[in-house]
Amino acid sequence: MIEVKDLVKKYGDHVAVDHLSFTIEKGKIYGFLGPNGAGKSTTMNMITGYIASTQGEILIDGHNILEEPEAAKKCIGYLPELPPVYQDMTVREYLKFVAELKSIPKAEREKNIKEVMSTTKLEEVQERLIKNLSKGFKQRVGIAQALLGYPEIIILDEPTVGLDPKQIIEIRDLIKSLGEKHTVILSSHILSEVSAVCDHVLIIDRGKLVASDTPENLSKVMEGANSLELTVKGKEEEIREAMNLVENIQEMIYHESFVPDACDFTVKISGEQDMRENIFFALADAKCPILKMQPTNMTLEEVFLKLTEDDNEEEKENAGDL
Ligand SMILES: Nc1ncnc2c1ncn2[C@@H]1O[C@H](COP(=O)(O)OP(=O)(O)OP(=O)(O)O)[C@@H](O)[C@H]1O
Repeated sequence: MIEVKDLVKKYGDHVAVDHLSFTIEKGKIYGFLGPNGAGKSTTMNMITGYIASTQGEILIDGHNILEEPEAAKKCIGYLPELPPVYQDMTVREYLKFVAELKSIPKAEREKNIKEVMSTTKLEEVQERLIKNLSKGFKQRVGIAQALLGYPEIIILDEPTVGLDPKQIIEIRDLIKSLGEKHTVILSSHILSEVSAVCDHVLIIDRGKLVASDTPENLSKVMEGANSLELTVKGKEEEIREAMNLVENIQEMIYHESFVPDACDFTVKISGEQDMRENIFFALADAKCPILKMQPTNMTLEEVFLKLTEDDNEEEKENAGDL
């Protein structure tokens, strides 16, 4: 659906997007995740044809955004970070105006406006001036205008910024429902948002792609290398003694347990081996029943920090070489 090949954007000497390549497949919700200044908006502005790239190629449904901008742009509905919404128009007037701008044939305009108002639940406020709407509703107007013209791809730049928690939930639900009919790309610096809404995450840091996977796989891949969380009935010394007999235990971190007469541990295992059976038998022999044993997965937040930290360290090392 979208192919981004070796994309570079320079602002003077500053490289905002640094040899970025990725593919967006049809029918999924993609999260474009990165800290402020990572290059998300710049990339989206290039995909949507708002700005030109310094180098590289973007194909939208086979159309090169620079060579066939009209055909490419027809496939995309865009909600920029600062949507150009005219405050002194009513919702309906504004949508009519955008429908004209998008050259939607006159006969189809009314039907299309009705449909997008229904999808974004704007019918009740259609005669209100946009300036009198809440931020959540204004954002819906922004999404509604992106939906006009039946684009297959919807691109939303930081769609929940500045909204209150209730509005955030409503907009997220709306985005999820858009995913049923469209390919959606949303940028965000909020990890919980991306893991709640997206099927696939692209993590970008200082203009570079540092990871691309499902939220679940990203957590799994980084699965605290190999570690387990345990709640075991018994005394700390007894449990430690039993665990000493299990091979490959690198570290045991003791936590106070809320369960009476039990201990909580995080057990770090060296290598990839699954040691759960050995742990089970060692603790059973010591008559210390396991009440809980589960692998610890990193949260997306930890994955993100780890990926961007590694990058920092690499950079520091390189700086040291100079
Ligand atoms: N028009 C411009 N001229 C010069 N530098 C720019 C311009 N636009 C963006 N930049 C720089 O390029 C880098 C990437 O900016 P960009 O806005 O794409 O990041 P972002 O990931 O969208 O962050 P944010 O969430 O803060 O918008 C930043 O260092 C920014 O300062």
